[in-house]
Amino acid sequence: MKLDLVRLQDFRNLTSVSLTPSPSVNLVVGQNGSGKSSLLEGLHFLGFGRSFRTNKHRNVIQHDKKAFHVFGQGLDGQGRLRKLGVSRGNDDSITVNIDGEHSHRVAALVSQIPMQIFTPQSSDIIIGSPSLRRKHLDWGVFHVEHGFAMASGHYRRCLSHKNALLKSGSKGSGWQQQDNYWTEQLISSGKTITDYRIQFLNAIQPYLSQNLSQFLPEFCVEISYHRGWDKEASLEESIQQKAEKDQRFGFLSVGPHKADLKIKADGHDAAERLSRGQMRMLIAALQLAQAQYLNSKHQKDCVFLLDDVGAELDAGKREVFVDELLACSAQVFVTAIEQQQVPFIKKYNDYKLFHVEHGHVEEENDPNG
Ligand SMILES: Nc1ncnc2c1ncn2[C@@H]1O[C@H](COP(=O)(O)OP(=O)(O)OP(=O)(O)O)[C@@H](O)[C@H]1O
Repeated sequence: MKLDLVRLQDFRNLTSVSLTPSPSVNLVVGQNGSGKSSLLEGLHFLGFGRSFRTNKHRNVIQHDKKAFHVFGQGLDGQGRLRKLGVSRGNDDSITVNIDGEHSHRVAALVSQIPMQIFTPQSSDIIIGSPSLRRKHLDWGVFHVEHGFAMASGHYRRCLSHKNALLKSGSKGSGWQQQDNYWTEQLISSGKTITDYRIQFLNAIQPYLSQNLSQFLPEFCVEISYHRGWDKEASLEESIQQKAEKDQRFGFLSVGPHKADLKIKADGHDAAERLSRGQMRMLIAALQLAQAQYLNSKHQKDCVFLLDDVGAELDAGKREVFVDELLACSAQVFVTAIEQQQVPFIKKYNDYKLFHVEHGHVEEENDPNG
């Protein structure tokens, strides 16, 4: 789904902003501190229900205001007009609005727009903890497999019961029975999650290989999935093998919550082998592969937020990335301090240019004029 109207209210320094974006590229320019990243952050709330800069949503609400509101509308894959909104208050409330219906279910909002964010911090996916890589993979799985959200939610519940039992330490009456029950449930949903993840990774591989040959031709990059338990054993066997140790430490040490993507460049850990810019190109290739797969096999258009794309990516690579995103029908929002950072943008006939100044956003009427 692409956005054709966006409104933000009391969101950081953006008091009241309304814009009608292009379905292809939108360039958002402005001085440091003008509000460019805040605009992307507002859009990010529509795609993820949270910020990409902070976990403290209260910091996002404009100083001295009680709540912020973000609204977006556009046509879905069936050509129906969809209206989405999210508000967060300084009393910790969250309200999601989908086509006029209020709820607190962020997952319902998040499923509407497959959105990706690309920032100078994107290389953290490679150098950071496995949870960042799992999140990255799960984003794509969530948007193509309807059963994934339910299986993940169930797995999380089972894991929390299992860990509570392991932590309790005592093996009083009924302990074993409860442990058997939650372990069985956990194994079942854990297998479902693992199958979905492996299927998805296999499905995007051809797109990924193609992108990598364009973005990082100098390296042989391999991405493989590690399930989170011993290669030679089933999940049941691994849980049994670790039972004593896990009871000592009070948590389950094996399962898909410990899965990881192993990323290698020329046979070595990519985090050690690649420069920052090369890591960002790898992430761009990975994000693009997901968008290409969603578009070609699931008829879903992604929204891409490229914050400060000038940092660490040379001009040629920026252009290829945006070209490829548009080729798979993504809607792109790019921030830059000056238009000259993305000179190639003028070649797209339907691009739009927005100037941000002290929290006000103005569209340039004839950006190619
Ligand atoms: N809760 C808030 N209420 C009001 N203003 C805020 C709030 N949080 C941050 N700001 C201000 O909003 C302004 C815009 O910040 P933003 O990060 O969007 O700027 P930017 O245009 O992306 O800048 P840069 O190019 O330096 O990254 C800053 O001046 C910041 O101090």
